[in-house]
Amino acid sequence: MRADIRVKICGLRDAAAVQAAADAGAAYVGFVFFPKSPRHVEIATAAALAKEVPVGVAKVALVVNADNAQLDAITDAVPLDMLQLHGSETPARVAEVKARYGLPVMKAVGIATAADIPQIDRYAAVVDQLLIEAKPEKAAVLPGGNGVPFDWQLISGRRWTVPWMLAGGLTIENVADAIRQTGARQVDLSSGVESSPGVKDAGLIARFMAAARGD
Ligand SMILES: O=C(O)c1ccccc1NCC(=O)[C@H](O)[C@H](O)COP(=O)(O)O
Repeated sequence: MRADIRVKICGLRDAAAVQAAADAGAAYVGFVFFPKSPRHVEIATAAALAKEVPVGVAKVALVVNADNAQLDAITDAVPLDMLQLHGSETPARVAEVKARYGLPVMKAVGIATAADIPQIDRYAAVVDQLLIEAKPEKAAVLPGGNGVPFDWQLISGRRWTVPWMLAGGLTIENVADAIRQTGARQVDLSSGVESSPGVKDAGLIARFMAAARGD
């Protein structure tokens, strides 16, 4: 049993999905602000959805290389608990965002080979949390949410000074193995609980949570 595992369900676009994630016990819900994504939500939609999120479930805004104007618009309208930076933001930009918005910041770091591991340490110094996830192929349209795992052995036994989440291609079938190999205490996923791109499935969410906890 892993009853204390914390799960973030990312890319929620409607009230039913928010309800399903909360009912299943998700610790975080994510709203994607990236127009090329099938999971993109308008700011007004996210503001309405945020009101449906129960107290105790953290609301995370995911942005990709957002400028201050985009972040101002999001943070003015949507009550948030965390910002997730999922582009090529530098450590200096991460620190600037953290100071300007006064919100905890999580930085996604993409891993494909052992050569990517030092990037994790580089960001650990400036973030509140790390999202350690699969590095997208050069041809990928999206910088995340591609449903592709990375080689978990690359981070097996490693620890960082800040909390971190494992992401990238997690599914009902592989999440227990991913947790066992990496020692992750938090996991994040999107496509593994979708019936089609951008459409979350309440049954898959519930089954994923059970698989993550080892029920
Ligand atoms: O999900 C998206 O569409 C997306 C778009 C742009 C940047 C990041 C995106 N998702 C990032 C996430 O937080 C996902 O949960 C994470 O990459 C894992 O996704 P998946 O492999 O689909 O579980």
